[in-house]
Amino acid sequence: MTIRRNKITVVGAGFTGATTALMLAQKELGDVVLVDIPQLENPTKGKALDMLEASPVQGFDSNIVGTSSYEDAAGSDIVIITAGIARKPGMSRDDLVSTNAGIVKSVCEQVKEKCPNAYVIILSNPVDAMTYVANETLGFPKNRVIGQSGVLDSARYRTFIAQELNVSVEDVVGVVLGGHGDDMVPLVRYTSVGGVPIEKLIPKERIDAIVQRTRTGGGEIVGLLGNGSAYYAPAASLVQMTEAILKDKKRILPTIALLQGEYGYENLFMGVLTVLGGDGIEKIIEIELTPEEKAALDKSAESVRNVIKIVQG
Ligand SMILES: NC(=O)C1=CN([C@@H]2O[C@H](COP(=O)(O)OP(=O)(O)OC[C@H]3O[C@@H](n4cnc5c(N)ncnc54)[C@H](O)[C@@H]3O)[C@@H](O)[C@H]2O)C=CC1
Ligand SMILES: O=C([O-])CC(=O)C(=O)O
Repeated sequence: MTIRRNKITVVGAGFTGATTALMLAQKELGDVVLVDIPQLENPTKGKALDMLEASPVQGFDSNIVGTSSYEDAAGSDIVIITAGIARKPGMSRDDLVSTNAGIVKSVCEQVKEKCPNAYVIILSNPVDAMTYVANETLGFPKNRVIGQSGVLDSARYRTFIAQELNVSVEDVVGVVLGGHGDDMVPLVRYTSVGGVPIEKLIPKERIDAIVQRTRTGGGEIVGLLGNGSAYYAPAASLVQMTEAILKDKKRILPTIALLQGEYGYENLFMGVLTVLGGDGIEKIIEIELTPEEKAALDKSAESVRNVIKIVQG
């Protein structure tokens, strides 16, 4: 038997896709295929070649190719979908729904045909609804259709807490559940620093400010960039999820999963705590919530449902 490298396809070679491709290669998680539309074939090839030419300097042996043909993606172990338009200042993620639903559907038709065994991770926004669209188009088992929101939202939350206390980000444990919108739910009661609950370390009004900044964290970056949205932390989040699957790490990470009764939600894609390992979403972890936390999650679920209704037509 010959052992082969993992094959990871990243669809969309824009800010998030290109950054993800480079980070995947730097970690040698597999060979990377970067796919964009035919009109952008040469720039996509150019980006991939430029990244590959960094490999002797940085010392990684992952191959990276740019293409507009899904033939090159055939048989991928993981497919990451970043294709679509990004918001600009003044827009909400939900404003992208109609355009990106069409793009995600067309991408998933190709993925279904060429990568029937892949674990598919969706980034395109509004991501809860786009994960629904991907699932409808792919028809894959639910453990193989995974949306990215919570790793990023929790990373922002953890960053702000570490800044507040002037401590290592590595010692901050905190999780954000719910939809990837301004009513997402950072779980203060389950947040700790070095094992100490943050409510014992940070005054309530500062915690409230951190929660609010987390909820609007994507918009904060959009406002600063002026012409697009975040990509370094989103790419890092996609890489962590990919690593969890390819190395069967069984990480406990918040991901967008199909809920079928968990938390009382039926047939809803939304961010919850999951075990992410060699078989994708191996388990949904349902945690006990206070009535206030559950009400906040219900509100977020309602927002997600309303966007999914738009794509259902
Ligand atoms: N879920 C999350 O946490 C996050 C989601 N996003 C979303 O990810 C998406 C991508 O963001 P960026 O990379 O910054 O945008 P971008 O505009 O830099 O790149 C998007 C790329 O997708 C390509 N594309 C469009 N249609 C395609 C198709 N049919 N097939 C293949 N490629 C296609 C475009 O040509 C472009 O290169 C946006 O929808 C954005 O809102 C971004 C950050 C975080
Ligand atoms: O804010 C956006 O449009 C992109 C995104 O989802 C994020 O950075 O959280």
